[in-house]
Amino acid sequence: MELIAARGLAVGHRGRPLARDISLSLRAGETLCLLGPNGAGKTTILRTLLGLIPALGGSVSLGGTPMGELSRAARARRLAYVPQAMTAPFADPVRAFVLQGRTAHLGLFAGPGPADRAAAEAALAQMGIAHLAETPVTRLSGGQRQMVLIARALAQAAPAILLDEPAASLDFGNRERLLARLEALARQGLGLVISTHEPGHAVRLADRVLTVDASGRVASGPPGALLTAEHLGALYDLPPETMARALAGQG
Ligand SMILES: Nc1ncnc2c1ncn2[C@@H]1O[C@H](COP(=O)(O)OP(=O)(O)OP(=O)(O)O)[C@@H](O)[C@H]1O
Repeated sequence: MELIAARGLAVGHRGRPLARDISLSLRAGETLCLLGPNGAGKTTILRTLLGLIPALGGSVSLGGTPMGELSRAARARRLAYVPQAMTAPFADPVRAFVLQGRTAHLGLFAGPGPADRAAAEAALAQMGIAHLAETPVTRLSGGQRQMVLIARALAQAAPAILLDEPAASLDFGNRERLLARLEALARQGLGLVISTHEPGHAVRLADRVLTVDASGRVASGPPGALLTAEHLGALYDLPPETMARALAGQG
C-alpha cells in the first residue's frame, strides 16, 4: 500500500506552476529526500502533498484514497507535517504543544483523553525530550524546537511524516542526533519525505530522491542515479568538480 502516491502532479501558487510532472510514491519504512536550490518549490511540493494548497494538475492519494475524498482530519491521520518554523502564538508548555498532534483523533468537541496523553508522553520520550515537557515552547533552542515539532508529528500517529528542512540551523551535534532519530523512525516503519539542502543527508537517509531545479524541472530516481556530481552540479549550477569535492567532504 502506498502511503503517498502522486501522479503527474503540478504545483505552484495562484495558478502559476512552479514544477510539473511530479510522480512519486512512498511506502512504509521508505525515506524520500527532496533536493533543489532555494525557491525551486520544495516547500510548495510538501504543502501540496499535505492538501494545504491545491494541486494545479495531476493527482495525490493518501493510503490509496484520493486527496479530494479525505476530510482535513482524515488527511492528518495519514500524514503529519514538520514545518520549517514553529508558529506557536502562545507560550504553551511543550507537553501541551505536542498534545496538539492528537487533534485529528479527537471527537467533535471532545478533549484529549488518557490514550491521547499517553501518545504525547510516548512521543516526548521517543525524541528524548521528556525533560522539556514543562518548558514554554517560546523558550526552546533551535535544536530543541526541531525535536518538539517531530514529537508533535509522532503524537499524530500518522504512518508518514513530511519534514521541511529539519536540519536547517542545527549545530553539528544536534544534526547528528536528528539524523539518527530519523533513521530510527524509518526503521520502525514510518514513511518519511524530507526536504534538505544537504546532499550528504540524502546520501545517508534516502531510499529515493526527487530533485527540482530552478526552472521547475523534476527528476526522480534511486540515490545512486541522482546523487552524482553531474546531476547535483547541474541542480545547484556548480561545476561537477566542485560538486564532487563537496560530496567527498560530506557523509
Ligand atoms: N504563498 C505564496 N504565494 C505566492 N508565491 C509563493 C508563496 N509561497 C511561496 N511562493 C513562491 O514560490 C516559490 C517556491 O517557494 P518554496 O518555498 O516552495 O521554495 P523552496 O524550494 O522550499 O525554497 P527554500 O529552499 O528557500 O526554502 C518561491 O518563488 C516563492 O517566492
